[in-house]
Amino acid sequence: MSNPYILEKRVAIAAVLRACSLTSAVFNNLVKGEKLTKDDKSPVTVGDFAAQAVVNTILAHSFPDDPIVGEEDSAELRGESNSNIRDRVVGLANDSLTAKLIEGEQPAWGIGPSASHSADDLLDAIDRGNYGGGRTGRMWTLDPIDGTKGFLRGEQYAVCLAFLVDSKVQIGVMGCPNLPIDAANPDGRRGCLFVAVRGHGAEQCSLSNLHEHPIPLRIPPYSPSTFNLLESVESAHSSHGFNERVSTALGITRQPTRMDSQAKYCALARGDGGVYLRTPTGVGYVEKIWDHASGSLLVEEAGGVITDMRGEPLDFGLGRTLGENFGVVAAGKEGHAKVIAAIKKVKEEASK
Ligand SMILES: Nc1ncnc2c1ncn2[C@@H]1O[C@H](COP(=O)(O)O)[C@@H](O)[C@H]1OP(=O)(O)O
Ligand SMILES: [Mg+2]
Ligand SMILES: [Mg+2]
Ligand SMILES: [Mg+2]
Repeated sequence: MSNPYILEKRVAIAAVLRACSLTSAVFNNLVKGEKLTKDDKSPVTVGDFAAQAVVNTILAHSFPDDPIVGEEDSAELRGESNSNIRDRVVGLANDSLTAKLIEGEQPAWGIGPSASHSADDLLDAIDRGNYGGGRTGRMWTLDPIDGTKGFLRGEQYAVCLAFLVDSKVQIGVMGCPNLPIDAANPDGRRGCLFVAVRGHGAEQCSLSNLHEHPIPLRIPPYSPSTFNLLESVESAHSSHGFNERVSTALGITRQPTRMDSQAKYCALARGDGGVYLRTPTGVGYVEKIWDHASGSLLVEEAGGVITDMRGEPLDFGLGRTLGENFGVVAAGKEGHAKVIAAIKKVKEEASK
């Protein structure tokens, strides 16, 4: 069957590419004072706000009735005390939206030299991301910069956009501006785009040239000599201690690969590491759908399995969060079964 969501895929790719150019420009030139701290103490930069404004503006042009679950909102930008940050966000978003069209892009998508927007329009665009989520209908979910702490540290981050119908992810697009194109050559060229379409596979290509070496993604069969853990850099996001016990139970000798953001799902999908393991740290953090929607489809379309640590599927139909979900395990089929068994064993030992 052909992909029924061709336009959604094309527009999503255009939106993520523009957002990646924007975030890369901020990454290379982040000025002190261009970030805020949110109520949950997490950082947000001008790059997060502007990238959400750009993606939501583009989605609104092609799909005006589609709701969006986006991470950021504009409340902090509307006050006079943050007018410098607001001006910078507006400037960055307009620079991105008005950049010249590249092959495949259409002016009707709200982009190109005449697509300048007012500050109010761009703040409203950010707030199009305030949808509460739900079980039925079309919807998008966006993390304009996933792994903001990695972004600020100068490491990995990802622009993540997913399109869902009846709470099932149909398209996942992720841009990883700092990820090496070839994992075997970590000092080589960087900047990858990952695209997954349900029932139509997953592929990686270069962010700078979509026609350059598109690689179909397939998680390789389980191999004890190469299998290792992909985990968060931040120990507050995923328990390194529990993960280490799981690793030991699996007889893994390789060190875990620590990486920020959904770039971990991308690494997994191209066979660079064995299992994405995200273990709750016990502080009651509830996972958000924008942190896993696009990555989950990428893993599935690369032949892998994604569940929580009990083996339950992730449910993207519960609202803005994954609700009662408990951690995340994503791996190839055989590796996934082994990790779920090891988690059970570690938990049983801990309860003795
Ligand atoms: N306390 C927390 N526990 C788990 N994840 C968190 C927590 N705080 C923020 N996050 C989100 O976890 C993701 C990063 O995970 P990782 O550490 O694996 O890269 C980010 O989406 C980050 O949000 P953000 O998008 O703002 O960076
Ligand atoms: Mg954040
Ligand atoms: Mg995130
Ligand atoms: Mg984010």
